[in-house]
Amino acid sequence: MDHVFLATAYGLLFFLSLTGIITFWVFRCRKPKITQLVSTTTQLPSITTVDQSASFDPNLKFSMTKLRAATKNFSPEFIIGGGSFGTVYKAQLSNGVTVAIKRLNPDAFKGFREFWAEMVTLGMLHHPNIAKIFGYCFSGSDRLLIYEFFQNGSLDRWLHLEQEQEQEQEQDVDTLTLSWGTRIQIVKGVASGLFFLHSLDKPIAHQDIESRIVFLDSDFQAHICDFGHARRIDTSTSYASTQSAGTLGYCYMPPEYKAGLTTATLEADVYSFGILMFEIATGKRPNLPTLLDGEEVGIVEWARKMLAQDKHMQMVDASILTEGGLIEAHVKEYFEIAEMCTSEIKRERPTMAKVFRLLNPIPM
Ligand SMILES: Nc1ncnc2c1ncn2[C@@H]1O[C@H](COP(=O)(O)OP(=O)(O)OP(=O)(O)O)[C@@H](O)[C@H]1O
Repeated sequence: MDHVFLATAYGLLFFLSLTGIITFWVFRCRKPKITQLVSTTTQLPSITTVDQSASFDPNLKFSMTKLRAATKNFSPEFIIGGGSFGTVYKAQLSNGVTVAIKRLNPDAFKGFREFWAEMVTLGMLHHPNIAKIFGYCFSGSDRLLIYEFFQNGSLDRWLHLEQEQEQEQEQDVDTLTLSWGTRIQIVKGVASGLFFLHSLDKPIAHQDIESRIVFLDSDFQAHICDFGHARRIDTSTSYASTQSAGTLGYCYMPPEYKAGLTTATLEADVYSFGILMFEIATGKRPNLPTLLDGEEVGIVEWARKMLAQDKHMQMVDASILTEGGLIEAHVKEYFEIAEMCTSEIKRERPTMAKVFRLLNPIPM
């Protein structure tokens, strides 16, 4: 009898241990959930998970159901724009916060890379001139990124589109013109955001600096968006270990990229920033040639020749020249900084720390 009892007890013990070991391994080997993936690989701060959604802001919670409700099931009336990766909707959350929802195309392979890159980079960064990402949502093939909403939209619209439309309609252009002071404020904001990115322990090259990715809030403060192509720079080599996506608009692209360099560098951001400075102050589209002495030239060549002839005041956007009160010394200083940033030689370009310092004395 004792033998029977002992055999049963050992059998039960063996069975329970085996079940325990199997259960342990099944759980250990299961694919990590999205939320685990995010928190273990990027150590994002205070992520609250709701199903397959996450919020980087403890005060905001998202779910696909809530976002569908806020956009009446992504009705066209909520669309505010579209890019190569998807459609952007404006929505008001139940707590009153207005957000921009980027719904990535389900079939865009690049969209998935962009989704992760953008989320993990932006989710960790906190700076007044870097756009906030509030969170994300997954549902089947639906991928949503939730950003703070910028009332005044993108800078390129203010510099080019709105004015062109107004001119076509022969309306009062002045109402849509950015003043010199506002332009300086925008330039300083972008410089501050880039300086922040470049001075992190592991610096980040944004890789896509242009007027299209600068968004303006209700006070015309600049916010850098679109981190889909951003790369961490290896400080020992001064470039990113992964290849640059090479997606910069051609006119913002430094000469070394045009010559075939494919690694992301901070100097490339500085070059693009210099082009942006020219664009902001002159109102010229950097992708269009300018006629100079009967010859069509690019924006950098045009600017260099004009500056060499001390024609800096003639470079300023005609719509702000009428403002009056523009101080010539400041205009000159401004263009000289832009010229330094767009140096053909990479190592001659200033760091963003220096650019930020040089811009400081120019009043807004
Ligand atoms: N946070 C935001 N606040 C206000 N409007 C926005 C916001 N994000 C996007 N938009 C609007 O949606 C448009 C499209 O933005 P999106 O970033 O998807 O595309 P893009 O940058 O123009 O193109 P691509 O995705 O090809 O780089 C913008 O031009 C802007 O009008």
